[in-house]
Amino acid sequence: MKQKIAVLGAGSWGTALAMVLVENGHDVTIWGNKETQINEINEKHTNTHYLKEITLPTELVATINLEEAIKDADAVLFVVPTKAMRDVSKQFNEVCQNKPIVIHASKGLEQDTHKRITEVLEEEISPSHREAIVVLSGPSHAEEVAVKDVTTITAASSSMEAAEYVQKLFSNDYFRVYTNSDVIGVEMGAALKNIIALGSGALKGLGYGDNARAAIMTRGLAEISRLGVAMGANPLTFIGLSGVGDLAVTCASEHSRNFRAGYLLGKGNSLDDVLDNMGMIVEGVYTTKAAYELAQERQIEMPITEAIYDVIYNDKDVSSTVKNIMLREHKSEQEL
Ligand SMILES: NC(=O)C1=CN([C@@H]2O[C@H](COP(=O)(O)OP(=O)(O)OC[C@H]3O[C@@H](n4cnc5c(N)ncnc54)[C@H](OP(=O)(O)O)[C@@H]3O)[C@@H](O)[C@H]2O)C=CC1
Ligand SMILES: O=C(CO)COP(=O)(O)O
Repeated sequence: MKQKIAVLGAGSWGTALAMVLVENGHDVTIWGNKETQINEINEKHTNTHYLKEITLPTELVATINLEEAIKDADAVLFVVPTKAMRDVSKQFNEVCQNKPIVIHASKGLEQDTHKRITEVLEEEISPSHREAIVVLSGPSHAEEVAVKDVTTITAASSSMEAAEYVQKLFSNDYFRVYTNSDVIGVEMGAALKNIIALGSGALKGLGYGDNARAAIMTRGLAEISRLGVAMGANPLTFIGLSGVGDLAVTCASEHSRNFRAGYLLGKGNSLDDVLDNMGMIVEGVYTTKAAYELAQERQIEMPITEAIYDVIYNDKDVSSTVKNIMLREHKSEQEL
């Protein structure tokens, strides 16, 4: 049945997901905070800064008016960067007049509180303005979804009914959605893989090859799982789409902003220059700090995250950081 859906966040991922929803016959409004960009979407049917060379469907309507975007929506998809999530959900709560299904497709942990996005949404949106919350996450670059490349993804929720609703909303012959009940595992895998992708990019920038990439992905997965399980995740989730699947796509793709940022750091660029030139969110930079602090609090060993934290926040040299991590005390692969 045709649904009315608001997409909050007019960046790369919000736009690509809105395109999937329009393709599936839904009535979709995308909300953003820049008038020029909103006019571009409505008048030229492009969103050039975020999705180059893509023509958007003419049915996709954009607005800067949040109240108008969410009016009578059956579902609202939050897809702004993690650092904007609390503010946008507060704004939503103030103007919402009904009770939609809340979906989010962002990947990160909140600075300072170290909270998952679902926790932020639960805190800021009154239960009278939301049905169940569903996380949409998995290996999915916006650039590929926008050209209808085959993609698989997970819809996770404590409500299986809501997860199945989202599965039905988005699924088609190029976008296949699985359900999952492990919200913590899905959100932790999604957030933490960006840190490892920064490291994978840095190794490439330094000139290391495929062995190094396999090493960081495998040992990265080990530490993602350690922290995730400590936070209450099911370990099996980390071998699924939002675990190894998203880790693989982000650590090995030039589409990934996290991989590209790491690559430029490995090439000797400063973090400020890298972020200034990216023009899009690099979530891993912020999640590194949150995960580092969380790991310290919980006494979880995360050597790759610690190394990346040192490079980003303590100005440590990337090349010697790699050597130091290789020369750590020897251990068994089976150690938890
Ligand atoms: N791109 C991808 O392939 C994928 C991204 N994701 C995740 O989706 C989330 C969003 O990423 P993505 O779309 O790529 O990011 P982009 O950087 O492409 O776009 C983010 C958008 O959010 C807007 N925004 C930022 N702050 C606010 C705010 N306070 N109010 C309203 N709008 C705001 C930005 O506007 P402005 O330009 O003005 O800052 C921009 O339009 C991230 O967590 C990312 O990890 C997940 C899967 C795939
Ligand atoms: O999450 C993503 C793919 O699944 C996108 O990764 P980046 O944010 O690194 O581009």
